[in-house]
Amino acid sequence: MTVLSGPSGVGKSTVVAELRRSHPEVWLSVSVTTRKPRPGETHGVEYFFAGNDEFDRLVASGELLEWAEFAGNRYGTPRRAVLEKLAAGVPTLLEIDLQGARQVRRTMPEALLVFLAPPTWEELERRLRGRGTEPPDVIARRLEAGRVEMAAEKEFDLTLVNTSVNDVCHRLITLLGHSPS
Ligand SMILES: Nc1ncnc2c1ncn2[C@@H]1O[C@H](COP(=O)(O)OP(=O)(O)OP(=O)(O)O)[C@@H](O)[C@H]1O
Ligand SMILES: Nc1nc2c(ncn2[C@@H]2O[C@H](COP(=O)(O)O)[C@@H](O)[C@H]2O)c(=O)[nH]1
Repeated sequence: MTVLSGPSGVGKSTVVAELRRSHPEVWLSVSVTTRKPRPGETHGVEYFFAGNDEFDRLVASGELLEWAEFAGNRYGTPRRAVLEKLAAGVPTLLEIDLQGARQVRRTMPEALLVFLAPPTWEELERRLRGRGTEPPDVIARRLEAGRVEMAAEKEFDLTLVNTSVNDVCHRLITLLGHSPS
């Protein structure tokens, strides 16, 4: 299993969307979140959108492999789907934040942890602001979390710099082919 993490705005979702398009044989876990959908996001595709009560229930019943609070919302990985894909030998990718990556490191030490880094901090800010999906206060919280994520890069098995989405996808596909499932 491969885990993709990195600061908000670096391009994780863009890379994952391109992988979905170009490599449908790779299975991308769909997380549950309490965040509201952005325009164009569809329940069951980018996320399963849930209320706080439903998220509480999933946590209490142990249905999440990992979960974290990020910039005011909660996010978690449904456990059963991941275990089923791994048991079937399907190449599996999780796109999650640093706190989630740390939990996976503890519970599934065989997973490959990949850090997606921006070419520069200024470019990260430009991408996050340019996406235009969050108000300024939320962007500030995400950048604050981004500083923490950048400082944790050394905890990952390797870093890919997202200068070109195609290049990153190419590298990830190679890694997925070689990481133990
Ligand atoms: N290689 C790239 N070059 C230029 N722009 C990029 C690149 N990759 C992604 N972007 C742009 O950067 C913005 C942020 O990308 P994206 O939403 O994929 O980031 P993310 O890491 O998933 O963020 P978050 O963690 O907040 O969900 C988007 O507008 C996207 O089009
Ligand atoms: N720990 C987890 N983090 C997750 C999961 N799904 C997504 N994420 C991360 O949350 C932030 C914000 O995402 P956004 O879609 O609101 O921009 C980002 O770092 C994602 O990688 C999850 O299941 N667990």
